Amino acid sequence: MRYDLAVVGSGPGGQKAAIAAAKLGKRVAIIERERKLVGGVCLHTGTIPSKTMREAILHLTGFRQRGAYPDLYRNKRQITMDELRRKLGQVSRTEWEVLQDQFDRNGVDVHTGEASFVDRQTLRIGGPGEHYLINADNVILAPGTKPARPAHIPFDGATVFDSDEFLDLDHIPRSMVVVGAGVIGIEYGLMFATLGVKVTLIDGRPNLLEFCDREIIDVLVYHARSLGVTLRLGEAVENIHKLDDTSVAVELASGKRVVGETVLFSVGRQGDTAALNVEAAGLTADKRGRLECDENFQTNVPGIYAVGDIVGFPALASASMEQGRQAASHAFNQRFTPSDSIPYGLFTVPEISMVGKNEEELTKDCVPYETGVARFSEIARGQIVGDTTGLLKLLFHRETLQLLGVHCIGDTATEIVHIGQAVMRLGGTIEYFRDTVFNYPTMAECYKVAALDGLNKVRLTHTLPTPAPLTSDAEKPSAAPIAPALVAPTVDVSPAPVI
Ligand SMILES: Cc1cc2nc3c(=O)[nH]c(=O)nc-3n(C[C@H](O)[C@H](O)[C@H](O)COP(=O)(O)OP(=O)(O)OC[C@H]3O[C@@H](n4cnc5c(N)ncnc54)[C@H](O)[C@@H]3O)c2cc1C
Ligand SMILES: NC(=O)c1ccc[n+]([C@@H]2O[C@H](COP(=O)([O-])OP(=O)(O)OC[C@H]3O[C@@H](n4cnc5c(N)ncnc54)[C@H](O)[C@@H]3O)[C@@H](O)[C@H]2O)c1
Repeated sequence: MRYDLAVVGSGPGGQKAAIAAAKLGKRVAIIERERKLVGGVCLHTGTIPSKTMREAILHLTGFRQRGAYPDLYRNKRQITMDELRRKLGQVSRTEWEVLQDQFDRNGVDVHTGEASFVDRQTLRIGGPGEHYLINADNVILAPGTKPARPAHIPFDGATVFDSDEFLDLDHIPRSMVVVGAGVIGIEYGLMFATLGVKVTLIDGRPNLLEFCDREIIDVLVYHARSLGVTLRLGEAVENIHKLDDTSVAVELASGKRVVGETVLFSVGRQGDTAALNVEAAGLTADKRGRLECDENFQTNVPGIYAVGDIVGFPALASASMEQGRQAASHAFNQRFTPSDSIPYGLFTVPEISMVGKNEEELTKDCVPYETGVARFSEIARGQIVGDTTGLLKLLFHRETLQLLGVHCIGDTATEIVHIGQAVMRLGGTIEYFRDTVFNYPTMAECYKVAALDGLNKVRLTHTLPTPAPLTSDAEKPSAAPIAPALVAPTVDVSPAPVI
C-alpha cells in the first residue's frame, strides 16, 4: 500500500492533517491504535469529555443561577457520577461518527493498529505478530501524550487516578486531593468543588497558572476559596500512600500531610512516542517523549512532520488542528498563513480566556499601554445570567489605541474573547468598540464598557488632544453612518462619561 501521506494518530492534529491532504486530491492513510479511539485523547479522555462533564455539573447544580432559584436545582449530594457521565457517551459517539464520516467522504483510509517505523517511508501496522506494512512519501506524526505516571505513585484507578482514568470514578468522593494545579488539575478540582467535594489543590509552583493575567487569577482564587478549595502552593509532593480503601495520604516535602478520599495526580503529560520506533526513521524523542520540529512542523528528517501535543507548547486541541493543516500544506507545497496568536480557553469555574499580550509581557517590552475594564456586575446580561464577579480587561497602546490583549473571566469568557481576537488580528483600535453597536443585553457589551473605561483613563492621563470647541453648525459631525474602515483612526474627544 503506497500513500502520498500517512498520518499517525487521529486526534485533532492528525484529523485535520489527513483531511487537508485529502482535499488536495492526495492518497491519505490515517492510523489509530483502536477503531473506538478515533478522535484521540481529545475525544475520549481529554477535551470533549471533561467539557461535557463540566457542563453537566454546572447544569445539575444550577451553579450559575442557584442564588436566584435555589429550589429548582438538585441537592448536590444526590448527583451521581452516572448522571454526570450520561451525556459523555452520547457526545463522543456522535463526534466519533462525524469523524468516521468525514474520513469516508474524503477517501481517507483508516487503518487500525499501532504504527511503528520500519524506515523513514515505511510503517508497520500492528504488533510483532500479525501486522502489515504501508509506504508513504510523507508522514505526519500526531500521537499525542499520556499522563505522567511516576513509578512510586500507587495508581489504582479506584482511589488514586491519573487524568485519563478520572472520568471512570464510580462515585463522587467527599474529599479530593489534586496533585498538580496545572490546567487539568484546576479544571477538575473546581468542577468537583462545585459539586460540594472538599478539594485541596497542591502545586510546586508558588503561583497558579503563571501565564494568565494576575487580576484574573485573583478572581479565580476568590471563587476557588468560596467553593471551599484549599490551596497549597509552593509545596512539592513527595509521596502518596493509601491509608485504607477510602483514604489516601499525600505527603508534602514541607512535612505536611493532606488526606483525601480520592487523589487526582495531574503533574503533566508525556509524549506517546514509545511504540513508534522513531529511531528507525532517524528521529530522537526527548526525555519527555516529545519531538522537535521547525516552524512548518517538519522534523529534522525531510518529509516527516510532528504536530499536536507531541511537539509540546501550547498543547491545545485548537492549536493542534492548525498545526495539522499547516504541516499538510507544507508537505504538498500549499501556501499557509499561520495565526500570529492563539487564544487560551480555560474551562475553570468560572471560565477564563485570553488572547494577545498580558501586562507582564507589555511591561517587560516597555510598551506604553493602558487598560480598560468592564465588570460583569455593571452589565445587564451579567445580572440576568447571575454572574456578577466576572470581568473583561482590554490592554491597548496608550498612544495608538491599538488593541494588544484581551483577558476575561466569567460566563462565556471563552466565547466573547473571539470578538477582541478579531479586532486584534485586523490591527484595530479600541475605538472600534466605542463606535460599534452591539446587541443588548449581551456579554459583548463588556467590550464597549471596557473601551470607554480605557479611553477615559487615557484622557485623564492627558495623552489625548484637548478638544477644540465647535464654532458653527457646519462643523458639527454628520449623523449619517460612515463605514469605520473608511475613516482614519480618531480619538473620542467628547466629554467623558464616568464609568
Ligand atoms: C483532561 C484534558 C482536558 C483538555 N481540555 C482541553 C480544552 O478544553 N481545550 C483544548 O484546546 N485542549 C484541551 N486539552 C488538550 C487537547 O486534548 C490536546 O491538545 C489534543 O488532544 C492534542 O491532539 P493531538 O492531535 O496531539 O492528539 P491526541 O488527541 O493526543 O490523540 C493522539 C492519538 O494518537 C494515537 N496514537 C498514538 N500513538 C500511536 C501509534 N503508534 N499508532 C497508532 N495510533 C497512535 C492515540 O491512540 C490517540 O488516539 C485537554 C487535555 C486533557 C488531557
Ligand atoms: N482548557 C484547556 O485548554 C486545557 C485543559 C486541560 C489540559 N490542557 C492541556 O493539557 C496539558 C497538560 O495539563 P497538565 O495540567 O497535566 O499539565 P501542566 O504542565 O499544565 O501542569 C502540571 C502542574 O503540576 C505541577 N507539579 C509537577 N510536579 C509536582 C509535584 N511533585 N508536586 C506538586 N506539583 C507538581 C507543576 O508545577 C504544574 O503546575 C496542558 O499543557 C494544557 O495545554 C488544556
